[in-house]
Amino acid sequence: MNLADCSSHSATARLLHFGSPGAIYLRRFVGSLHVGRCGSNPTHVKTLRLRSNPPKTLTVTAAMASEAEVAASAKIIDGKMVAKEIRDEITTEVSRMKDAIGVVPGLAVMLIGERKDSATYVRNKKKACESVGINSFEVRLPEDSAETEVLKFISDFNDDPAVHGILVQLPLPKHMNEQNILNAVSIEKDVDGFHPLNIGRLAMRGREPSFVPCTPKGCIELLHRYGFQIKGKKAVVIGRSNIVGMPAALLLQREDATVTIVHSRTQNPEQIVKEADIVISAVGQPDMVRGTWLKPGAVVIDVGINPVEVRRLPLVFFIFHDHILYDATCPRGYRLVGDVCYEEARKVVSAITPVPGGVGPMTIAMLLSNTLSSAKRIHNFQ
Ligand SMILES: NC(=O)C1=CN([C@@H]2O[C@H](COP(=O)(O)OP(=O)(O)OC[C@H]3O[C@@H](n4cnc5c(N)ncnc54)[C@H](OP(=O)(O)O)[C@@H]3O)[C@@H](O)[C@H]2O)C=CC1
Ligand SMILES: Nc1nc(=O)c2c([nH]1)NC[C@@H]1CN(c3ccc(C(=O)N[C@@H](CCC(=O)O)C(=O)O)cc3)C=[N+]21
Repeated sequence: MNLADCSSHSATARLLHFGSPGAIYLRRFVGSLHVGRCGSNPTHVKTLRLRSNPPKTLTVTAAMASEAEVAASAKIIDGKMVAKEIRDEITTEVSRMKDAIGVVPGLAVMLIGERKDSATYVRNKKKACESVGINSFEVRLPEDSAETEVLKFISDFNDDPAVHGILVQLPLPKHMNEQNILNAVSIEKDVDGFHPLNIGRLAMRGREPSFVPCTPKGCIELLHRYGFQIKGKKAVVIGRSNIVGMPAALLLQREDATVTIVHSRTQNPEQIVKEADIVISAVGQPDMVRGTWLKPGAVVIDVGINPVEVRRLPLVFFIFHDHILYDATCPRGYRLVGDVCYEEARKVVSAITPVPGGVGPMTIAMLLSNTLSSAKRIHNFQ
């Protein structure tokens, strides 16, 4: 039985919630069981082989994965760790700048509406700023605010010398025109890199954008820091959104990869992906990319962040079923998975980013990096 079965998420129906996190309890189970710990670094995915009549209750912690098991699978590209390294570098630079010229970089973040996921991201960005010594300025507006109100705040931030970066959290409420709003951000403070002039420069040879969008930049930074060669490689980007897929493809091309873009109208995507030495997936479909789609030895950067419900089952099911399983590590009632079926992919590829703990933390680290660069450029500080 494989609880990380990518052919369907119905397997999650067997997961039950209780209170205390960090442990998985099994009873009267025979066979091979793959248990992925929710929210954990998947290097710790554990394969258990139990005989019949095992101890009545067995407690397994994720930290028990053996060295041999870890060595048998792909290298884990640890975005969380690299992001921490980058934040440490930024902390040093922020304090050097403050000591030398008395300037502290500042990031303004605007959140319009009440989306819970957006509120969490904005909170995380604020925390990350604090952790490196960057000032953050937050504006929250109700869902039904007028576009002119948003534009007024952007204009004020454009003129504010304490603000070096401006981020308007996406998606915006439906009645707002995203283009108008992104165009209003001064190109010198566009730390998201979403201004059309920045994207245009990214697409042109011999031109340099002021800022590169954070998520694609984070993907490339991971490839660089892990020493994977990009030049001359075949790369496939799955997804062509303005904020991830398209700029990721442009960046790979600037790094001299030969790039193919796969999107929702692409025929035989699996055949195209199978050719790739490097795959960047930014689709938003849980476990869409199967192990069979991937070239052995490929490097996979999984941008997708997809919440998958971990269903709570009625107590009666819990009592009468023979295989009792309890995943106490998903207190939110869902877990996050990528676009790539991690369990299948890790047996085929040479390296892969986990979800969570892969590209997500890098996105925030790149936002801090862009804000620091902006402050340095505005104040001509090397
Ligand atoms: N880790 C991070 O920091 C970030 C993660 N994300 C995550 O990345 C994922 C993508 O985000 P985003 O780019 O904003 O999403 P969008 O919905 O804007 O774009 C999705 C893209 O995927 C393509 N697509 C959809 N279905 C398929 C399919 N079946 N086969 C091939 N291509 C398909 C679409 O094609 P088409 O153009 O034809 O419609 C589109 O280009 C999401 O899970 C999101 O949560 C996003 C931002 C940052
Ligand atoms: N103007 C704008 N800029 C963005 O960069 C932007 C945006 N709007 N709208 C939404 C997307 C999404 N995005 C993420 C950032 C960090 C994580 C992240 O840190 N994820 C953690 C998990 C977080 C969790 O547990 O919920 C991880 O993958 O480990 C995820 C997603 C930025 N986006």
